[in-house]
Amino acid sequence: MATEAANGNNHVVVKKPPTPSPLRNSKFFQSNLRILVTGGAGFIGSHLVDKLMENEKNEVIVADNFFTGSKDNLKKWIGHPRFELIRHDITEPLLVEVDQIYHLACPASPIFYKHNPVKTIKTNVMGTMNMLGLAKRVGARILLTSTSEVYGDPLEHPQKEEYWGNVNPIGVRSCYDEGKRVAETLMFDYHRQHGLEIRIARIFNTYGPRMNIDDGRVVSNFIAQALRGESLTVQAPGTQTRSFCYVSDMVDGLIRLMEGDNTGPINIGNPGEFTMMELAEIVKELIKPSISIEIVENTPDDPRQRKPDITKAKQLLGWEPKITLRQGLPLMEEDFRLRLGVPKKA
Ligand SMILES: NC(=O)c1ccc[n+]([C@@H]2O[C@H](COP(=O)([O-])OP(=O)(O)OC[C@H]3O[C@@H](n4cnc5c(N)ncnc54)[C@H](O)[C@@H]3O)[C@@H](O)[C@H]2O)c1
Ligand SMILES: O=C(O)[C@H]1O[C@H](OP(=O)(O)OP(=O)(O)OC[C@H]2O[C@@H](n3ccc(=O)[nH]c3=O)[C@H](O)[C@@H]2O)[C@H](O)[C@@H](O)[C@@H]1O
Repeated sequence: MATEAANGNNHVVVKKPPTPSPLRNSKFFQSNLRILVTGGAGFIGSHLVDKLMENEKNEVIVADNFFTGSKDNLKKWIGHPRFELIRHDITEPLLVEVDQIYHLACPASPIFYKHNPVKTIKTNVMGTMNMLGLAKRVGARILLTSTSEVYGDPLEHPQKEEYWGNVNPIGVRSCYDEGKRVAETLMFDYHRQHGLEIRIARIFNTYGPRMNIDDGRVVSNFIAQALRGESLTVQAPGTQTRSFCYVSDMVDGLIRLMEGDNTGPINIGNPGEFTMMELAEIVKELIKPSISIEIVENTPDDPRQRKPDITKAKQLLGWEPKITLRQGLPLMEEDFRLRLGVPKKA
């Protein structure tokens, strides 16, 4: 029975989880575990699929509307007998028999979620309701990839899971920040009211190969700019901080959370904190020392600081990140060089 790690109240859920579908034991299902990954064609999702597919007892289904993801991220699995890809928008219901749901579908880059804020909040609210309804129907355990943005522009630093946040309810980021907060609320309400098995990860800034090259996030922007010989655009003031987790560490944390027995929310991120100016200097040193750095205008409500307290992840999941920023950036540079056709430096 899951125990709630949130806010320190470790009370055991009173209601039993819904009885799994009798189909689960049907002779038609050869694999032992059927896993749905919403948003599996995206950056983190496709790396998660790679890891899940390594286990021959797993059958993976991806549902994705390709708003920001790409089939290209999954090309090695298309046609594989234990893999299925469905073009589906989760704001519409989906009926599939599964045992676990990794619910990642949501545009993550601020540029994309600000491009269509109504669609973003629909995905977070209606999409999460549809996935919770599916989980209840088939008795599946469901994991939500929430975000450090639920802390908003945090007044507590580093951020612990007990911190309720400092979020603008009507700003240009609210479709994402409040959308994810509502998604967390829905997860806990289905858990308390229907006994659903839930897991909530609060993901902090994650980077690595397969990020969209022009999706506007800082690590992908700086690496693409350096490789293209463009100046690095540090958005003012440049002293704002982020903490960057390499994607393989992130995937390991998500799987440990799903397989563990804590509901979360649990912060998953790398506590290595850097200012945007420090990040720019590291990318400059790594890729092109001659490149210039320019300070450009920022966007409203940009959080000034962000660093996860990962005590819970360490204690409850036995997880902590292994790859430092200086180890991870070259791996991402190699991927971007390949995709941009920029040869390795002599
Ligand atoms: N990457 C990060 O730094 C970060 C940080 C915190 C939280 N997260 C969360 O992790 C998840 C994955 O993030 P990512 O960086 O891989 O982003 P991404 O944009 O690469 O992937 C999101 C995927 O969801 C799909 N999608 C979006 N809306 C959909 C809809 N309505 N129906 C079906 N599919 C839809 C997209 O096409 C894409 O494939 C997201 O939920 C995001 O909020 C990411
Ligand atoms: O980790 C998180 O929870 C969040 O991290 C990122 O959100 P954000 O931190 O705003 O990501 P970026 O767009 O990469 O911005 C990070 C910082 O870099 C700055 N930045 C961005 C882009 C750029 O070219 N230059 C630059 O200085 C921004 O102003 C901001 O201060 C992701 O985009 C969110 O999906 C995610 O939920």
